[in-house]
Amino acid sequence: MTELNVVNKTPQKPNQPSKAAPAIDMSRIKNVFVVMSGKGGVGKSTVACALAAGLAIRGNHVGLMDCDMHGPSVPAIFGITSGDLQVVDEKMIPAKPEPNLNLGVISIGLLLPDDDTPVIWRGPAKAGAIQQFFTDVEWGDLDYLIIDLPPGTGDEPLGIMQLLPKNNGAIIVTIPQDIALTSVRKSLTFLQKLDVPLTGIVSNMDGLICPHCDEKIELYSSGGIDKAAADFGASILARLPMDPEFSKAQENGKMVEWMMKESAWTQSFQNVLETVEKNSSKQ
Ligand SMILES: Nc1ncnc2c1ncn2[C@@H]1O[C@H](COP(=O)(O)OP(=O)(O)OP(=O)(O)O)[C@@H](O)[C@H]1O
Repeated sequence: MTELNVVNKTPQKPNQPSKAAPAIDMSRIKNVFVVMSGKGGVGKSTVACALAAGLAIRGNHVGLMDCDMHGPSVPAIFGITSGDLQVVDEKMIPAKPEPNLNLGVISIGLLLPDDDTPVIWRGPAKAGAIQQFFTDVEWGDLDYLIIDLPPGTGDEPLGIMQLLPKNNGAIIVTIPQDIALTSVRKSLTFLQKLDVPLTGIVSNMDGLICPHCDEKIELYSSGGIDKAAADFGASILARLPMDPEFSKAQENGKMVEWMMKESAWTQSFQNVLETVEKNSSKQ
């Protein structure tokens, strides 16, 4: 089948999608949400993983597609490796993080022989790989497919958005610092141009929880995020604190366990989960 060669799990260059590439079949996927950010390193993958785990904890069947080809951090956040990826009847079965829920994960990181191997493909080849994440993966029946987009508003996120026959909405992740907010405004315009509904903005690393006294320390003094949200009629779904314990949990691949625990972070995240569920179809 596929030049992605999932049987050997070797990331050979995939087919480039031809203009006549078949439309992606999403008939068994009820809802699709994309998670994006204007720039890298602000917590986009963190939020995508927390969203997928949180929805699965709430009893949903969830798939998470990590489309970040150059910095696929999703496998590490969930503590999964290429050994967790099965191939049955020439289809990849998404890896299941522990503790076991109805949650399956696909990432280019699960197809690379080791963490030091970069993906050196041009845009069309990357788009071909993403297409294969739909055609060559057995997702099963999903309540939610969460897509972790590459950062920015360039060719890669654009190409992926244009592949999707269904998109309930986008969540934009940022840090509340003026330097990051310029790119948030670009992301908001990008969504308007593509006619993709905005679910809301998540302000991450919004203050630091002191590990000694549990007090919140403000890190950035910008009010720019509120202004950007007001200008675009967007709502801020959550202001998530920076939490060293959370960072540790991610380094140890314990995202699901973290989401099961009560904390200021998980409490702030509840509104993201509730808003996504409100913007969803049950059919
Ligand atoms: N609220 C938080 N508290 C503590 N650590 C955090 C928090 N959010 C993110 N991090 C840490 O910050 C780092 C960057 O996060 P993440 O990988 O999610 O960013 P990203 O926007 O997806 O980056 P990229 O687009 O470059 O892949 C990670 O090491 C993650 O563990």
